[in-house]
Amino acid sequence: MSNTSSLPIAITLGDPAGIGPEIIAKAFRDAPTLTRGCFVAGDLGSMRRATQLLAAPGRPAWPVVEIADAADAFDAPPNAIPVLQVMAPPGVMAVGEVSAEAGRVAADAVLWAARAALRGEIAALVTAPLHKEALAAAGVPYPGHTELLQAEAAAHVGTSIAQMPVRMMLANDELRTVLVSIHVSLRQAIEAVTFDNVLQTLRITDASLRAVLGRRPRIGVAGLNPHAGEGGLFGREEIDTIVPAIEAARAEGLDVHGPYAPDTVFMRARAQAGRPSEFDVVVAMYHDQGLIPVKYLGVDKGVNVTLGLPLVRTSPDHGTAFDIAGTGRADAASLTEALRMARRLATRGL
Ligand SMILES: NC(=O)c1ccc[n+]([C@@H]2O[C@H](COP(=O)([O-])OP(=O)(O)OC[C@H]3O[C@@H](n4cnc5c(N)ncnc54)[C@H](O)[C@@H]3O)[C@@H](O)[C@H]2O)c1
Ligand SMILES: N[C@H](C(=O)O)[C@H](O)COP(=O)(O)O
Repeated sequence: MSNTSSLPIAITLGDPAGIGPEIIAKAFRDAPTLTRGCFVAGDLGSMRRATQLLAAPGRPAWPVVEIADAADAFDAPPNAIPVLQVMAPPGVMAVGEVSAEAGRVAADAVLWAARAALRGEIAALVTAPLHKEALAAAGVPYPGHTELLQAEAAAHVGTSIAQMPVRMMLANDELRTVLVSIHVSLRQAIEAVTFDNVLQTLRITDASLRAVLGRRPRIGVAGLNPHAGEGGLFGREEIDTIVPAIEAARAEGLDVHGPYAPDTVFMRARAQAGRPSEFDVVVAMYHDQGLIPVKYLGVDKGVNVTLGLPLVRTSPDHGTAFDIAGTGRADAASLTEALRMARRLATRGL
């Protein structure tokens, strides 16, 4: 993607019954320089409720201003949260509960922002968390942002979803991981470990991180089975599928190594002060294999980036946290990191 850094950035509302509106309000309040030129693609009423919740007793709430167009984000008064109302105002929703109405609001915000990004009107979208059960209750036929954005991008360029392969990357300062499969059952994830899927993951990882690092990434590949199959004793997927995909990628010039035992490859890829990492990124064979190590390092630090899209999309690495929604306790650090990453990617290209 080209340099789009002079355009505004949309932060999508997320599920209004979750912590999305609260962490967005905190990000605007606590990081005014970083959020300059950003706006909320969402719902005024939800953002006003969030700022009232966060206001100290006896003090006015942080101001929320309605804008008429994305470009107006730059003209909003400093210290105010610009909101573009991108859907019909929702009815009352219970905080911390799954509802189809909240799912519809969350989906409408993402759809609006995806289309604006694809039309080149915004530099990036940063998505506050949505609840997947609410999304399904609203009748949205995709499990999460990643698949919804993939479908929108494919429709925009007039191709099939299969011709628009995307991958989920989670990253923090110490570790990056890219997943072969995302929101499917563990049984389906094992079936998804095919030569084509592994090779495609390696190609997307290489192309995306080359744009970020300015050089070829060193990719470590996790096995599927304990101890990467231990020479076939604990499963043959490494021998029959993963090694051939790695060899094919190496023949294309990629700097790929493995498969390694999944229980130690993340430790080897972790960059720490005084201890350089062996790999820039780990390709993980399924969702939890890759996401547990990143989230375990701190849910406040990780950023979710969708690789392979013709737009920049980042997100916090946590969900809607219904258990603390409406208490004002939610930490906005991961959202702030996602914003910082979106700005970097919009400037350097992805
Ligand atoms: N980017 C996204 O849209 C995204 C990401 C992850 C999960 N989800 C969805 O969110 C919903 C709830 O998922 P979950 O309960 O498994 O995970 P979760 O991340 O919402 O919550 C897990 C735990 O972490 C805590 N937590 C999460 N974010 C926090 C924050 N910012 N500050 C303080 N504590 C925080 C919660 O209180 C909870 O105890 C699910 O539908 C899931 O699919 C969405
Ligand atoms: N798999 C992500 C996580 O656990 O953090 C999360 O479900 C978000 O997925 P989308 O970005 O596709 O909504």
